[in-house]
Amino acid sequence: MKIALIGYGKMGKAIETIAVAKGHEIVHRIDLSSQHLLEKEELSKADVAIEFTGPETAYSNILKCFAANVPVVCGSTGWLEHLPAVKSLCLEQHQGFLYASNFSVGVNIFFEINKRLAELMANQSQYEVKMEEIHHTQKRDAPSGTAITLAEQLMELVRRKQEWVNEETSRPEQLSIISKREDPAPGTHSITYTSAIDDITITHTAHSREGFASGAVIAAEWLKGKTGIFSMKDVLSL
Ligand SMILES: NC(=O)C1=CN([C@@H]2O[C@H](COP(=O)(O)OP(=O)(O)OC[C@H]3O[C@@H](n4cnc5c(N)ncnc54)[C@H](OP(=O)(O)O)[C@@H]3O)[C@@H](O)[C@H]2O)C=CC1
Ligand SMILES: O=C(O)C1=N[C@H](C(=O)O)C[C@H](O)C1
Repeated sequence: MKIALIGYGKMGKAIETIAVAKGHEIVHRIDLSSQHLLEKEELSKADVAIEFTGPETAYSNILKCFAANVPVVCGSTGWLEHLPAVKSLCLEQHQGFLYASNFSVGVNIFFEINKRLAELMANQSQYEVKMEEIHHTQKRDAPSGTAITLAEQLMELVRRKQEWVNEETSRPEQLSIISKREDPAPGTHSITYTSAIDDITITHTAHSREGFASGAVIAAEWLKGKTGIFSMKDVLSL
């Protein structure tokens, strides 16, 4: 499979290592200095694009992939205000798009555990709940995309929480997400339910970027040749 890597930083390089080891060809490595490769003629040499740049650039990069008719796997976080527009354009233009706030198999299983625990806690109002995420100091967005996914899943089921806030809060309808930045943390997410009697905490700790990168390659292999809007749930059949 021919892959265009849009974003050749920490994630782009980790994805390249895994993709090449699996026999794929990297036809473009695009960073800020090689923006001309985002032109239609260049991008269309790829079977799939994998986009890991950042909050400010993901939206326009996705549109460039659509213009080149190249299905795109997007891992950039912090740009979700544009997600509804991307989804409608994807359907209108018959393109292929797969977004995940976290591509690791472990976190996608953790998402399912989070939903089940939230379901069990839905009517247990003696439990207060809060979340914490820890990442490296180069991370540009807070809270993490994964933490936002976890919070949205939780609030869907635990109706006493109506909005998340990225700080400590004493308002019962708010869900606190605390963000910590320390090196080298690749990504840790915890959800803690606390009552006067006991605490229950679930935690996922990434030991490296390998899980995110291998998940992105698996997603790209799966997306090749497809049109529509997909998630890791589709890829992993969860
Ligand atoms: N969904 C998931 O599983 C994961 C998501 N992420 C997310 O992925 C994103 C990237 O993370 P990471 O690799 O750590 O970040 P880095 O800062 O290490 O890399 C970002 C790369 O994007 C390049 N870039 C910036 N602007 C553009 C642009 N307009 N066009 C093309 N390339 C551009 C940068 O180029 P230059 O070097 O020239 O500045 C750099 O190579 C973040 O949003 C992060 O949150 C991270 C890990 C897992
Ligand atoms: O920026 C990162 O590094 C990560 N970003 C993703 C997020 O915002 O959730 C996924 C992972 O936690 C690493």
